[in-house]
Amino acid sequence: MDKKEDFPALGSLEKKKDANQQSNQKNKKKEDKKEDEKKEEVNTETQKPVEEVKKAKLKATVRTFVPKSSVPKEPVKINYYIPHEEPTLAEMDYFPTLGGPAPTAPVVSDAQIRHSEFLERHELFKPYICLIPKELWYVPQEYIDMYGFPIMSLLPELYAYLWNTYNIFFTPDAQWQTNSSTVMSTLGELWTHAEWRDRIIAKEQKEIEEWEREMREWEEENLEDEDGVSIDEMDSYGKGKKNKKNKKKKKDDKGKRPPPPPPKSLSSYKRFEKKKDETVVPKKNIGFKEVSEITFEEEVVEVDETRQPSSLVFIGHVDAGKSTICGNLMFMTGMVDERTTEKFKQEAKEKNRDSWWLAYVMDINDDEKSKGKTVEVGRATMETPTKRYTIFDAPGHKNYVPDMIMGAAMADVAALVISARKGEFEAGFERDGQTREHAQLARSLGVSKLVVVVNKMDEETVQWNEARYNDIVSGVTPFLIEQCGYKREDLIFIPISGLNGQNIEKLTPACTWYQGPTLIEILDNIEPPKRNADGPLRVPVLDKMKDRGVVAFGKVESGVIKIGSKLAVMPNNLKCQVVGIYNCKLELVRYANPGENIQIKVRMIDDENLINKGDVLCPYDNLAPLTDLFEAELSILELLPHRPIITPGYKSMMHLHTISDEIVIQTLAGVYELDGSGKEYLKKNPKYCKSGSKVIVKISTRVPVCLEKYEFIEHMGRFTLRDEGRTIALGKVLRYKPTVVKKVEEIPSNVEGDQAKDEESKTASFEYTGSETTLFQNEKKYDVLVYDPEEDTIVTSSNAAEYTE
Ligand SMILES: Nc1nc2c(ncn2[C@@H]2O[C@H](COP(=O)(O)OP(=O)(O)OP(=O)(O)O)[C@@H](O)[C@H]2O)c(=O)[nH]1
Repeated sequence: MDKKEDFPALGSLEKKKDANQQSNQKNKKKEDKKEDEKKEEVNTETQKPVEEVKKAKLKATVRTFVPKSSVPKEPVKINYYIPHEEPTLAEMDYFPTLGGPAPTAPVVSDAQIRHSEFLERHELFKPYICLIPKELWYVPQEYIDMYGFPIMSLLPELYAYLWNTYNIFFTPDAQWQTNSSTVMSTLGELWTHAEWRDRIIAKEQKEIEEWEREMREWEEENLEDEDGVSIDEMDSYGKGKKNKKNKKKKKDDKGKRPPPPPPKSLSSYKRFEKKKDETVVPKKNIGFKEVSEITFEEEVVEVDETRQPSSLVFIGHVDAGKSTICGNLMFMTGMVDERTTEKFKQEAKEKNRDSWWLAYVMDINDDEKSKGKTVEVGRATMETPTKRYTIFDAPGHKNYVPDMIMGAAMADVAALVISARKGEFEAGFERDGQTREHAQLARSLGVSKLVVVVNKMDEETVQWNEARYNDIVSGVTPFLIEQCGYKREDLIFIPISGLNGQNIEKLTPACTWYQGPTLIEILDNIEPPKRNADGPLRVPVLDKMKDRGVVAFGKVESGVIKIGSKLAVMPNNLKCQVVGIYNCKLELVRYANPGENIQIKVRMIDDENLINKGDVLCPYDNLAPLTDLFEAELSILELLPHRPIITPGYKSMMHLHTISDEIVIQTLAGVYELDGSGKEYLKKNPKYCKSGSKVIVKISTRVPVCLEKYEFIEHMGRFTLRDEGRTIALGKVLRYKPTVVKKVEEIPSNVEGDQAKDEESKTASFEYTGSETTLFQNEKKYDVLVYDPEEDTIVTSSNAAEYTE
């Protein structure tokens, strides 16, 4: 068989291959000869059938493409997945199956893109979109025998080409090897694509013929004239009643049977097409209502689309004046009325703390707390002509850093409050002062813009002294840029007096040397980070309460949440439906855009303890990924003096969106180092890492957690590690090993009320694989996750394979 004729795409491969071939030609010839001789001997000795000898020869031919001398330094991973069943010709177009750099670039189909997006999202592999034309695939018979269905693979020529050019190859058990004997064993028994194709064509042809025959029979039975005589019978009509009677009897026996279903080869292609619709109209009936069936207890308010939502957190050392500034902001923007102001003033006076009345404004949520709302961070709202702010007043004391982290996790913009008062700035900026830690944490939690508010400028020891202000600015700037990672242009400085309200709304004549914008102007001018309204809905839960139904608090990180949205609470995969959305002013609205801090009232969950901080609300048919093992880039800050290095097994607390839990660093995959010319490179498998280094690590969590890749949804892919109350590292999730969630079984639509709930609680439980301690003892024991294109989900995990290269 002439391969070039059969597989035109090989032409270009052949050319490139020639160079390699020539250099090794002599050796190869010798080898071939030896190999052939060997095979001949075996043949005469064992009297093996000619077929087997042929295959052995093919093996030998393949070997000639593999240079024995070159052992690749770093094998490159080619990725593939296993088709769910024997593909038809039509389906073959749908299987990207193999990815990898290839010299030819055929058209990539929508389905291939969809699949690769799916695979990437679920971290099955980083897809090199399939550039390999299907003519270059083959199916090894041994795979068919082993799995009972074929696994598509590469033609040996392409295999050899990839090996020669890119040092790429793979083996049947999905472990990537670096020696040529493994390649040889993989190539083993093989079918060419043409043989494979012929076989399928013959099989499908047979199926279609069979179906056509059945169809003809069925039509004969059903196509009758008005007298109940079939078309075929027309010829013999009138020749004798017996015939007609017999025919009638036959028809009665069979009844009206349905037409025979078309063979898979005709329907399978359509099956993929149909899938698109199915994702829009969920087929499961698990107790969701139509939106029109949802009734409201309060008046629904139109969503304010004229003002951008913005979340602002005030951070900084204890007593820097955060609450006072927040209070004054609320007061100045008219959020607190006269009566309330008087009340707070009176209260502060009674406690002999006159100057604290503004700070009391932030305790406005006190009575909410008594109702059961337990958001530890002070929360308020304020409006300017262009923005709607949710303000978080984070506690400054170091014992409350986890609460501060919660506040910062919800915020887009942070205002770092620094007291200019003599001694206070210095105390806050010391090693253990919260100015440093808060600034670092805010950065790691996704706050990219930092307004540095130099407060208490009115104070006796300062008196609007420009030199003092400049000292503070030049003191903190290098730290913020070098150690926290802010860019110079993301830092905005302003001198104010939170107590007197100077420079907050209007510039004060007491400070003629500052002519920049006021604090409110600065805040209004900050562009909120871009969030993806078209992305999958993700709302990390900050808190919950029961108020005539279960209510969850959270910020929409991606997507749009609507009344009627059918959700799942992950990781428990509990189904629920949105019946109320309350904006930051606690008004009932129909929907909330990404970036909004909201309260979500749900039905179908009656016990508020089933929703917890750290859970994620997501569409029930597009679940947030769940994992207990992920790979991350860590920027190590300063490690503890008595634990000065990180090695595998290092335990610490992780803060990721609203999750706080213990993690273990399982492996150090690489550390970034500088080479002689000052260029950064990744040194693989370091034994340990120190303060100040940037490393790639694998991290395991105690229980599966919901997260996203940093590049997919930033706010759900960045985290902080803390040890003994000190922040030791900032991290970004690069990829994760998905944990398989059990599919929710269908509840029959006729099951109603309590029975439906019982059914739901039975079926809503989740199940995950992994988490076994053995997982980490042998790195190669990670599960292979198999993608089911029919369900658009990962259906099982089996076999052994590494998930990272
Ligand atoms: N002179 C002067 N005093 C201020 C100013 N801002 C705040 N204070 C005082 O500083 C003290 C602490 O203020 P808070 O607003 O409670 O400080 P905080 O940062 O919220 O404190 P924590 O919440 O405990 O971290 C209070 O006595 C305030 O009156 C200011 O601009 N000038």
